[in-house]
Amino acid sequence: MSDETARITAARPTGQPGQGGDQTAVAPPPPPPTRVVPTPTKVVLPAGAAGHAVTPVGPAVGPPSAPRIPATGEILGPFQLGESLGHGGFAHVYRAMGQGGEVAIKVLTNNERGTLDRFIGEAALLERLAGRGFPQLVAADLQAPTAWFAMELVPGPTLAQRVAAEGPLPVRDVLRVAADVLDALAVLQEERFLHRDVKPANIIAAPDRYVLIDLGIAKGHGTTTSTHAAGTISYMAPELFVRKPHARSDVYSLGLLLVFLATGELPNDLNFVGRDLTAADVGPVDQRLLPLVLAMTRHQPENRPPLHNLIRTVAQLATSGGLDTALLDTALLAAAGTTSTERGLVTEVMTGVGTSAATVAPTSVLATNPVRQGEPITNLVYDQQLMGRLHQVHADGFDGAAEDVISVYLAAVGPQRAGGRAPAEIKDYLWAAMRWAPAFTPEGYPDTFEGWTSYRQRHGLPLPGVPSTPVAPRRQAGGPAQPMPVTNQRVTQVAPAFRPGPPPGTRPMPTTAPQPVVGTQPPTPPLPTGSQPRRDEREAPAAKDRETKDRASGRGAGAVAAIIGWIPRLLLAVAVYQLVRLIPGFAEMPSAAALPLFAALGDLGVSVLGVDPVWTPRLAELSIPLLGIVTAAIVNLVRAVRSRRSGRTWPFWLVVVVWVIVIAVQGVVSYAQQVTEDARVSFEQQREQLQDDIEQGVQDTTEDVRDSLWESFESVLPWS
Ligand SMILES: Nc1ncnc2c1ncn2[C@@H]1O[C@H](COP(=O)(O)OP(=O)(O)OP(=O)(O)O)[C@@H](O)[C@H]1O
Repeated sequence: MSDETARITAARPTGQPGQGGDQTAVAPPPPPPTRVVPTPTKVVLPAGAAGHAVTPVGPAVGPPSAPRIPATGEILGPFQLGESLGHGGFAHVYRAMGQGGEVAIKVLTNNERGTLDRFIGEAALLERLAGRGFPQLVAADLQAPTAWFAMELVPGPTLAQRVAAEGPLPVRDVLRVAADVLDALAVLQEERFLHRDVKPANIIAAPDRYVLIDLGIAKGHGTTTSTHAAGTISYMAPELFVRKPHARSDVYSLGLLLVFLATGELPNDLNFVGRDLTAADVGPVDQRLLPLVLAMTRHQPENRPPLHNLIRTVAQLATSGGLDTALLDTALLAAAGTTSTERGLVTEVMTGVGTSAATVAPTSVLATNPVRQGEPITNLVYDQQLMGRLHQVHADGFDGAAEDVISVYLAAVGPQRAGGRAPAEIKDYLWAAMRWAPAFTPEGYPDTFEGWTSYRQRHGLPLPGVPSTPVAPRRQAGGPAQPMPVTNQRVTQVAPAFRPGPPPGTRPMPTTAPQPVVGTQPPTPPLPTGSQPRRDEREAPAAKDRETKDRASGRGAGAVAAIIGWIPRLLLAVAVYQLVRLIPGFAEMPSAAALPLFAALGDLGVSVLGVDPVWTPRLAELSIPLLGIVTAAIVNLVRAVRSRRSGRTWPFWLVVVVWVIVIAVQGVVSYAQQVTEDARVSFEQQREQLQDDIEQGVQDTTEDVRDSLWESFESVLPWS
């Protein structure tokens, strides 16, 4: 750490011992406790600390080589440590007494690389926030061998403790939590930061307000990058699993937090479902809160409402204490464009060790060789495809299938992702990281991959691709870690269970569609009976029924849609055929307009338009493209609505233009033909008339001449 970074000074009362390795030495007793709100002491933070652009820790001035956890009674700066209030992966928090009264002191107890930077960043951010929604920073000594900072002591249990003690909170309290945390997040956003660890244990329920704590992994624009994501997995927004933080990632976590507060539990791994949540997913959340919660937990971050809309929504819901949903402006819960404040937020991969190995309790397998921060397998928790599959295995109750799933995954993506760890170790690491308790296997099935596939087959659930043989021997608990034999595995499957994808952090791998299993399967055991079914199991038959019905009705609707979809194409073919007939020399081809449907439409046209019946064949011809354009418009409209592609209208307009051209050509040519025909007929009639007239004239004249000659003869004849 540079001098600059290290120059964090706390007001150190004269006469008090400095901070050093002798902190356990007897210290003068602190002043008598006074119950006051601590007066903020001027804290000078290192230049750049607030932006987290801090110098890496150097060996000379870094924390001691082994993390030291101070004991109650020790003196840190002007404070004497009291009881421990709690601790996380890298720090311990104590109640402490100073001259100004009680404070909470956070002490860095982890000396892994980067933790001091993070700690300094947290203190710096707290100072910038100046108590707005967060505890006020009081003093700090980040240069001390045991770095610490003191902050306002917020009295009260955390929300995790309160729900554990009292159960679900009333709706009114849930809304108050929402309001306070949203305000705090808005302040954080103004400072261009995300919290990224909104969870019940990080909110203290003070008598008069709810205070967000733990800015340890909050990150802002311009922070350094690393290979780690962070956050508590259960509440983590889906995009954080692929390290694509979004300005609305905290909104997602808060949405799940509200579910927890309203119901007293958070259903397993909601953030793995890969879609928007439904009322059925979140459990018995009060109807008045439901729209809010579902909007906040939308899968795509840009579909979640921004903070200021949520603040107004919560205020509306809580108006006059009436929780009147009728007052709710639902437009506020719709997706809204990115605000300028949001645009200034985090855009890059972030640092943090929130879910690193350090926070994962070692299991029996890992106890002898704990996972270290930065090992490749620590990235696997962010692989949604692998974790989605493992979640499926775990939710079904077949933890024993996990190793095979992991082996297949590694065979597909490359053994380097395992970093030399065996599937058993990876499984244990991931189970600990996810805080998954051992699952209960349904009765009658072995807790193996084969048992799992049998179970899924028996219940009509989709099956993933399957290795033909178990691919990796289980390690004995506590035994030495074996390098993974994945390269020698014989993996036979209908379709790869996992497609090799880009390394985590580049983009999420698309979920592989479940594939049918081929090959020999063990005989299907009977349905599990007797045991108390787990929630997943209870819901499985109903879900299966629903799925089957959905699939059947989907197939029927699909067939009808396919048939209807072909009608405009058929009509287009007929219309083109009719156009070809207009070319001289092709007119002898039979006209499709003579077909009963079109002939009837021709008759209809004549009667509707009130034109001469001579137009019937022309209108029948025109009815072909007209019918085509109408059906094409309907089909395209229905498709657009079904696929919600309302924004993409060009295919529709293209079809319309094609049909309009066909109709125009057909209409103009038909009209010209009809007019020509009329003229020809009229000319013919006139010609015939003229011919008749001429013939008649000749005949009349001949008769006249004959008659007059006859009369002349008669007059000159002697006997007349
Ligand atoms: N200002 C405060 N006032 C009262 N209690 C506090 C305060 N800050 C922290 N605590 C208590 O200390 C506990 C640990 O604090 P915090 O979460 O900040 O530690 P952490 O080491 O960062 O933990 P993690 O990162 O694993 O969540 C909290 O759960 C809370 O009970």
